Amino acid sequence: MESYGEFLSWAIERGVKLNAIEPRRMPGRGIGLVATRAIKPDEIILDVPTSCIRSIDTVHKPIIRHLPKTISIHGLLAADLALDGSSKYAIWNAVCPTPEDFAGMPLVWPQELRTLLPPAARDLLSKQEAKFKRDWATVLAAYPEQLDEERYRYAWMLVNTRTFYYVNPKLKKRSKDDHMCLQPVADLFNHTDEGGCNVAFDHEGFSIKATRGYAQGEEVKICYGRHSGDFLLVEYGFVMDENRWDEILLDDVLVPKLSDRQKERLEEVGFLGKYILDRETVCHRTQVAARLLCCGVREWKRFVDGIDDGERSQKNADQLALKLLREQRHIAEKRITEVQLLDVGLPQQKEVLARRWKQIQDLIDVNIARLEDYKNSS
Ligand SMILES: C[S@@+](CC[C@H](N)C(=O)[O-])C[C@H]1O[C@@H](n2cnc3c(N)ncnc32)[C@H](O)[C@@H]1O
Repeated sequence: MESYGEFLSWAIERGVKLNAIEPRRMPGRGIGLVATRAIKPDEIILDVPTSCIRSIDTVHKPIIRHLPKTISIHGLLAADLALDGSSKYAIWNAVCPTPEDFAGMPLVWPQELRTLLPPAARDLLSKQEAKFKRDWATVLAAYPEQLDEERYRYAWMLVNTRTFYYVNPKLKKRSKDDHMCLQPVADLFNHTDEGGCNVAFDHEGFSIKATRGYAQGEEVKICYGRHSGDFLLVEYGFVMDENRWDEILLDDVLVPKLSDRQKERLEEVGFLGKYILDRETVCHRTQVAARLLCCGVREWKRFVDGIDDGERSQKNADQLALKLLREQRHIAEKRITEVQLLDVGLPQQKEVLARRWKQIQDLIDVNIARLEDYKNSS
C-alpha cells in the first residue's frame, strides 16, 4: 500500500479533519477514500476549512492582474496551477493524477477515436473543447513564453475533474459555471451514482457527512451528480459498471426516418431532436416523434396538444421504438468492432470507449426486453 502520510500530515496541520477514512489506491479508480472502521449514517467523516481550499481568493495576484476579468474561473484556476512555481502546494500536487493518468479523457484522444464516441459524448466533447480553447487562447495571449498548451491542458483537466461547487461573495456575481474551488483530501472521493455522502459548505469550510453506514475497508464515495455515462466519460474520463442515471441519444436512428416536412412539424412544436432513452423508458420527445411516423397528422397533433393520451397509438409507437432500439444496438455492436480494429489510440483509451458502447448495448437490451414483455402481455 502506498503511503500518503506526508500529504495527510500536511492537510491535518492546515486544519483538515479526517474521521474514519484514509486514502488508498483503488484498482481502476486511481486513489479513493476507504473506511478505516465501521462508519454510522450521519457521521461527519471530513472537514476542510476554507483556509485550505484553492479558489479565486488564492490565485496569485499578479496572475489575476495579468489576465482579463472575462476569463472563466476554470481557466483562471488552471492558469494558477500551471504557472505555480512555488512549493506551497507541492505536497498536495504530489498526490494528484499525472498527465498520463488523464489518458482516459477524450479531450486528449486522437481524432480517429473521438469520431467513434457516442453522439451525446461527441456533443459534450465539442463543447468542452470550445471552453478549453477559449481559456487557452486567453492565457496564451497573456503568457506567450511561460506556458505550452500541453501543460495548460493538464492543469485545466485537473480543475475539470477535481473541483467542488463553491460560492462566496466574490463568485456570487459570476455565472453558476464559475462557482468552484479545489479542496485537499475531499478531491480524493470517487463517484457513485447512489449518494452515500452529503457535501455541504459555509463560510468556515466544507463538511462531508456519511448518509449511510459503511463497513470497515469499504470505499466511501460521493455523487458528482446524476450524470449519464457519456457525461462521466467526457468530463471525468471513466465508465461505471452500473449507472442508474445513464441515458443515450436515439437521434442517429430516429432523425433519418423523418421527412423534411415531418422535421419542420417537429421543429414548430419544439420536439425536433434530443430523443433520449434511459434505463426505464423512451422520453416524451421520442414518443412525439414516433407518433408522427406512425399516426395521421391530426391524431399526432392531438397527442402533442395533450387532448389524446396516445393509448390508441401506443402499440405502433412501441413497435417503432423496438425497431429503433435494434438499429441502435447494431450501431453499438459495429462501433465496438471498429474500436477494436483501430490501430491508433492507447489500449486503455480503446478499452474505455468499447466499455461505453457495451454499456449502451446493455441499456438498449433492458429496454428491448421490457418492450417485448409488454408486447407479449398485451
Ligand atoms: C475527484 S477525482 C477522485 C480521486 C481520483 N481517483 C484520484 O486518484 O485522485 C475524480 C477522478 O477519479 C476517477 N474516478 C472517480 N470516480 C470513479 C469511478 N466510480 N470509477 C472509476 N474512476 C473514477 C476519475 O479518473 C475521475 O476523473
